[in-house]
Order: sequence, then structure tokens, then C-alpha cells
Amino acid sequence: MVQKSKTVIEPQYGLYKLKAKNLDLFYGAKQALKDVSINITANTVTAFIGPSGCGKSTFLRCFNRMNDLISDVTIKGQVMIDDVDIYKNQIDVYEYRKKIGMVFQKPNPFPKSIFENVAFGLKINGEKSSSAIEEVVENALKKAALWDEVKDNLHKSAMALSGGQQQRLCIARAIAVKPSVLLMDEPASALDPISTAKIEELIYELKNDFTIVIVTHNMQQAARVSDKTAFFYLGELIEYDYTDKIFTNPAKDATQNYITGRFG
Ligand SMILES: Nc1ncnc2c1ncn2[C@@H]1O[C@H](COP(=O)(O)OP(=O)(O)OP(=O)(O)O)[C@@H](O)[C@H]1O
Repeated sequence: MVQKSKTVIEPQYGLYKLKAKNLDLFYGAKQALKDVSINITANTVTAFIGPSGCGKSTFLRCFNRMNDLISDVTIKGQVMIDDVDIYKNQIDVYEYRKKIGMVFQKPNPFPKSIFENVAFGLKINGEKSSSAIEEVVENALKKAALWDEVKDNLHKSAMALSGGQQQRLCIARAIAVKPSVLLMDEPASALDPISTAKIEELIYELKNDFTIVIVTHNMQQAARVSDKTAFFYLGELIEYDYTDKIFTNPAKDATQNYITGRFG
């Protein structure tokens, strides 16, 4: 069970880690996000919840500009990391993406060894020193709570790991390049309950080093791991508040109806 401290230290002078301001997103003519604004504090876990198709993943993908890869997408408004508007023309997307790690629903290790999976990003970034790479790989695997299980088999194929181990490997791979933000799109939904519990524990630990945003369909999971929760419905951010408040005393009827299972 995740032991939570409920304190969020809000930044002074508006210096949030992630911000969106009046964000609209269209897939062709279809509007998927409507005037979404949010401020996310550094070193917190924020959960995005809401019924299928309400725009959670679309919004998550705005923070690493992954929607740029989809044709016919139009984005209006601002998305900021460390107060820099990431959709401005002069942004170097390649450099910017280094600040953001992403973990997907289905574990997607490369068909390489455990070691090579974690070392991959460092090598791409030009790290040549084997001892430096070994140190980072070990630290990333320790942070991802996988080291003890794999330390004697680092050169075995990642594909031989269990699903839960593969997902922790993907987390190690994401954090090895030292991003400051981790985006997770339903990271435990393909896993068994024991692996899910491990991922939840890990998310809670990782917020010491990263700002984490997680999309989840599992409301118990949102309640367990997140400091703040954002409820989306039909492309709108309906309510965003401390997780305890959202799950015990939401301000909006739509949130209340969703968390009590009346729709979704
Ligand atoms: N690549 C795309 N092209 C066109 N429409 C898309 C695309 N991706 C998502 N959409 C549409 O945008 C809306 C929001 O989808 P999105 O996947 O962001 O919702 P979601 O809340 O994450 O859903 P789920 O919980 O089912 O994953 C949906 O109507 C979806 O059909």
C-alpha cells in the first residue's frame, strides 16, 4: 500500500513546472480539447481521469509534442514547461523532449539486452564512457526498483522479463536520460495486481525526482498515487483539485457522478 504524505508545496510567483493555458486541440475538424488550462507543481503526481474519449491521452501528449506526429492536428493556446512555451517556433523540439520521459500502456522494451535498453538513450546522446554508462544504468534500475531482480542478468534479453518487469525497465529507460517530467499513459493497465502495486509504489517514490503526470482509468489508483486529480469530460477540464477533495467532496456534479460510477 502506498503511504502518502498529502503536502504539496505550491510554487511561489507562479513558477509551475507544467502549464497549459486556453489550450484547444483539433483532429481535423473535430475538437478534442476545449480551452484547457492547468498549472502543475514540480515534484507532484497529477492524475488525469475521465471517461473514454474525453481527451486525457491527447492532453498528456501535448506536453511532449507527440501530437505533432499526427497529421491534421491544430493546436491553439499555450503549453509551458519551466515557463517556456514549447509550441513557439524557435523551440528545439529534440532538446526539449529530453526533459520529458514517457511510459506507455503496453511495456515496449527494445529487443535488446536489459543493459542496452537502459543505456540506449545515453549512447544516442553521445555518452562514450563505459563506466559512466554503467553507473547510470545501475542507478536507473535501482530507482525503477528493478536492480535486485536483474543485476545478475543484465545482458539477457529484455523480452524475457515479465510484463511488470518490462514496464519497470521502460521506466528505468525513461529516467536514465534524466528528464524532469515523466508522462505515464495508463502505465499499469496491462499488468497483474502485484506488478500494479509495484508500479504504484514506484510512482510515489519517483516524485522526489520528477514531476509525474499519469492517465488512469482506475480511480482507486488515482486516489492512491496522486496529489492532484484532473477530471476531463468531452474535451473539457471540468475540475482540478487536490485528490482528496476530488474523491470526497468534488465541486462539480459531473465529477461526483463520474467518481460514484454513474457514468463512464
Ligand atoms: N489520432 C487521432 N486522430 C483523430 N482523432 C483522434 C486521434 N486520437 C484521439 N482522437 C479522438 O480524440 C478524442 C479524445 O481521445 P483521447 O484518446 O485523447 O481520449 P482518452 O480520454 O485518452 O480516451 P481513452 O481513455 O479511451 O484512452 C476521441 O474522440 C478520439 O476519438
